[in-house]
Amino acid sequence: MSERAIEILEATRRFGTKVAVDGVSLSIHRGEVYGLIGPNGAGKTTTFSMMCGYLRPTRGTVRVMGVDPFVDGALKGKMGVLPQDAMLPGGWKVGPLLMYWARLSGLEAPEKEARTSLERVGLMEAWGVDTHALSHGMAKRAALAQALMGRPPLVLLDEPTAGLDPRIANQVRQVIREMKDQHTTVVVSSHNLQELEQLCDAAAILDRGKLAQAGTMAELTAQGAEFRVQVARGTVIIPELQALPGVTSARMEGETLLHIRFDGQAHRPEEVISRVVGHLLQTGVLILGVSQGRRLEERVLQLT
Ligand SMILES: Nc1ncnc2c1ncn2[C@@H]1O[C@H](COP(=O)(O)OP(=O)(O)OP(=O)(O)O)[C@@H](O)[C@H]1O
Repeated sequence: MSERAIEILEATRRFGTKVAVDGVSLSIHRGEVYGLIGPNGAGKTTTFSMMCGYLRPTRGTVRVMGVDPFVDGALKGKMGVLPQDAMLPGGWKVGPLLMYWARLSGLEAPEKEARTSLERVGLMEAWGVDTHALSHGMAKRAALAQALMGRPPLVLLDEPTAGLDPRIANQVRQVIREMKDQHTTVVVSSHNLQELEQLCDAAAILDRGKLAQAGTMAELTAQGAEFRVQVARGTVIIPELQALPGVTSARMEGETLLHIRFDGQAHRPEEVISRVVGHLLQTGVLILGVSQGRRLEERVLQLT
């Protein structure tokens, strides 16, 4: 069995003359929570649709759970999908609709699956409610419940928390964490970078159809190679810090934030942080805090 849940190789997708995704390669390990990041129009939903087997790449290959996603039925029982702006059909009550979908998916106990999934997303009260009478947040959770039925080993969620109130969004994040604990592979596309930073093991940053960067969250946030020191009082002597072993650059960001980069291959972060903090204290500088790496948001804002 392939260790990769998803493998995309040199995938390009055109819509007429528009190149929505341009030569993107990425691979997602089984059991990982993986983020798809990028500004509007970056190609996230197109990439997502290729992973689901909804859209064929114009060029390149996509393999999902070791199979070709474009072969009919190849992914049956292996994948759950929450599409962007999922619309529920009218004329149904939520519970019976989920049971109908469970039956279509060939699940053995449709009612039990439907009830369990609705419970997981905290929406049992909607069992007998008309789909048209649901609020946006409720409809989204009902669609999420559909994606979770049968506990597929791979779940793809396109903007699962967009438009949800903070409490419900938190509940959805909790569902994603539970899936991770059960070794489900989860792919999440979101504009909420703080959320992705908390949830994901790894991510791909797309920009204008191309892959800008892919890697573990630690790599994307450079956690191994830089940190910041919040200075409360005192004079920071930059040349002395630059001369410390392992430090490759030291500079002030504004009046009170000292930014240090170091050689993360040869030196462990705790060594360099202790050395820099020790030096600052010896020279009479008082410190408020130390934070490692950069925010994912900073990395994405660096896209030109
Ligand atoms: N069916 C289509 N026909 C024509 N162009 C399309 C189609 N689908 C997507 N595009 C274009 O491809 C590009 C990538 O779109 P996509 O929806 O994948 O981006 P996205 O990163 O998901 O954006 P957003 O964050 O706004 O949802 C955009 O320029 C979009 O206009």
